[in-house]
Amino acid sequence: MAKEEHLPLFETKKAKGRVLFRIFAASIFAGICLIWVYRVSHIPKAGEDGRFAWIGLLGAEIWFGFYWLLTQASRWNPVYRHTFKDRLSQRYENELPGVDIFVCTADASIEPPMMVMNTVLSVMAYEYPPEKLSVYLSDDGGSEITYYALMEAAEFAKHWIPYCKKYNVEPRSPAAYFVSKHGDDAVEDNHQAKDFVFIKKLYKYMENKIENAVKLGQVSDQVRSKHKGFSQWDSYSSRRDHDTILQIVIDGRDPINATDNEGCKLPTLVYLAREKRPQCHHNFKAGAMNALIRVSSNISNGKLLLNVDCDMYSNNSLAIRDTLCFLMDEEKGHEIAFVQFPQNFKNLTKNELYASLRVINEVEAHGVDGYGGPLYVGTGCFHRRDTLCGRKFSKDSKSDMKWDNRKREELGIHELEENTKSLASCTFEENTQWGKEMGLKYGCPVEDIITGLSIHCRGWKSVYCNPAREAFLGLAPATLPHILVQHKRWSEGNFHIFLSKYSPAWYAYGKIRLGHQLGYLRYSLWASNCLATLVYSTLPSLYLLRGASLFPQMSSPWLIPFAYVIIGKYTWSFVEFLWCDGTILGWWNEQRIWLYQRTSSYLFAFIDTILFSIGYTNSAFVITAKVAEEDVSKRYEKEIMEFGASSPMLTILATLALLNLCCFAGFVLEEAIAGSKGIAKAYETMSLQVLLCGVLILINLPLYQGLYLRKDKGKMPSSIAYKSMVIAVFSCVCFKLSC
Ligand SMILES: O=c1ccn([C@@H]2O[C@H](COP(=O)(O)OP(=O)(O)O[C@H]3O[C@H](CO)[C@@H](O)[C@H](O)[C@H]3O)[C@@H](O)[C@H]2O)c(=O)[nH]1
Ligand SMILES: [Mn+2]
Repeated sequence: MAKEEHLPLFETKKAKGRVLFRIFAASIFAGICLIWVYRVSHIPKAGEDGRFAWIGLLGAEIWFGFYWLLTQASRWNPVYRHTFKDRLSQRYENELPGVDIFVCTADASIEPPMMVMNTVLSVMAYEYPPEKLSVYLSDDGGSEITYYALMEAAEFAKHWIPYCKKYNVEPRSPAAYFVSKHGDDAVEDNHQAKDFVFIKKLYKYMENKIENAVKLGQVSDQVRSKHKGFSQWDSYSSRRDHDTILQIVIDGRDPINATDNEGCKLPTLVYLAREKRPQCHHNFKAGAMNALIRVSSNISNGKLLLNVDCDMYSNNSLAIRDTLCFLMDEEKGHEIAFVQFPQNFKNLTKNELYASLRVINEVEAHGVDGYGGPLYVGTGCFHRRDTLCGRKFSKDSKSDMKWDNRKREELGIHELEENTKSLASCTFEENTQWGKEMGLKYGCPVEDIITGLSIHCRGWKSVYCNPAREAFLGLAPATLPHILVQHKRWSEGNFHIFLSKYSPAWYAYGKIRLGHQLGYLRYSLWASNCLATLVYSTLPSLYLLRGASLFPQMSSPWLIPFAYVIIGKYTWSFVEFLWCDGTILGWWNEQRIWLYQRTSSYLFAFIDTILFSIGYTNSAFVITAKVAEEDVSKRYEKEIMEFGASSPMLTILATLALLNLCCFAGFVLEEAIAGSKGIAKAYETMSLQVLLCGVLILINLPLYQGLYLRKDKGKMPSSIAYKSMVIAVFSCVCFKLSC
């Protein structure tokens, strides 16, 4: 038997059935090639009707085929990781490194302080030596209420952390824990039951105080006078114009104050609102992260950094240990720069009305992992401090994750706070590499992806860790406009990277493996899907009106490749979705959101990115709302689509839906007039087109309801109902008459 020291800390398994999948994929590709051949060889001659559409469809089919190849790259070689945490403890329990955890929040009105505190508490309670743990809250909203909430949370933590450790509870976000302990799962152990009642009471008490401050919109004078930290707001003029506010709320070095009510140590806890000035660009989350990296280096300087969004609480208290199994592995650990956990959501409805990242998390991320590692997605990700700060990979460097015992200069807490503040000032980064070669990169709406890409290009690998108990749970957008806006930011950011100097197509060439490059390109080119999708969801339907056939006839052998590709591809995606534990209706919903994103979010992202790259617009970061009004949440729970206010994106969706309806109606009317002979001819020549148009109508059903049938507040605004109707009917009539 191998000696204990030589056993690895993690193992990697390749997926089963890869060969079968590859044969299947190759056969689909053969079908796609035949479709291309058909399209090229059957183009109508100049002057014939349908030539224009034919060329459009050819372009779309070439694009879809190419994009389909990209998506196969992330299925070609999936790997699964498994960690051995007991080996880690046996070997390194006393040498575990310091961990600095960054929680980012930016707006107390759409990111409620109570939610943020639950995230903070959950990461403070990790199953990890508390003296090695530091939690930093970055508040880009510079809100007194968030600060106050953090003071209250620090008090509550003195009871919460020992409770978690004593009873080994999961999850360690108090709100989520109390919800999970309702009804059947209630606490049964008599002894624990007493503590449970007590801790719940304390939580409610804290919640009450914080909610009151939120309702009032400010902190009462009485509270203000109790904590001198509030004086830092005296010079505050607005959230875009204030000094650095920095407060070490719990100083882990302090033997007296940094202990919980059972006498055990507490993790360090820090509040930071970096300096903001109207004339200085703050670079959104990337700017916040870079300030955090510097500030933490002066206070705790942990070698491992964890970054979570303020809504992503820790749901698995062992995630740090999972991560260290990768980074401290003697053989492979030194190659790994970051460990990414999936972005899972807690608030999804059963059938995922607005889709989710299910397939990306369960299939594609494992696939990219096989080629060099998952993309950094901004939350639920552990980085080595030095690689995030720009270190290049070298084969000879050994993993240096062990706890550093060197004594640091011991400053008093006030001195430490004062000399750390300048690290978060607006001017600190002037003439430095921050935002370029150091820390997170600036100027891109997806700072995370571009930063991860540059780390991969410096020679590092990353690892995807997807344990059975989800490590992080966050909030997915709960209205259609929100998900569309979020995807606009994502697809815009990724397309922006494609056109930038860091393009995965050119810059990464030769620096990362081809499969990895393709994995990145699949996301970089998200936005470009809009054109092909628009072509496919309009032209075939419109040509129904003119009776021009754009697909093979029913008796033609060319029908076979079309049928094979359509049936094969959709059966695969359906089975894959169910395999990822999705529901049947969930898959249908995903197809719908796929269409909506491509025809609205991606279209606007595509246009904006082009405008940006020729210097017309600036990139922005629209923060996703994490709370909804009561009636909106109720409809969400019932899986009724929420449209809300009028917007150009919704107008496009409604117009396309109505256009297809008009085309279908027009076609049916004409066939009815033509009688049985007409119907037979239509069946022979137009079946695929009718099928496509019919599916588009079925998938758009919630839109028709929202436009004309619903009465509730979440329906489509009536202005859109009129506008889209006029545009759709007008286009159909013009199209029909112009032949
Ligand atoms: O100026 C800003 C803007 C945002 N944030 C924080 O960034 C996080 C993510 O913002 P959110 O609005 O929730 O965006 P999502 O689309 O949900 O975020 C995903 O996509 C982003 C990139 O587009 C990544 O930064 C995130 O980590 C990733 O979870 C939140 O905690 C915000 O508080 C800041 O700290 N400062
Ligand atoms: Mn979010």
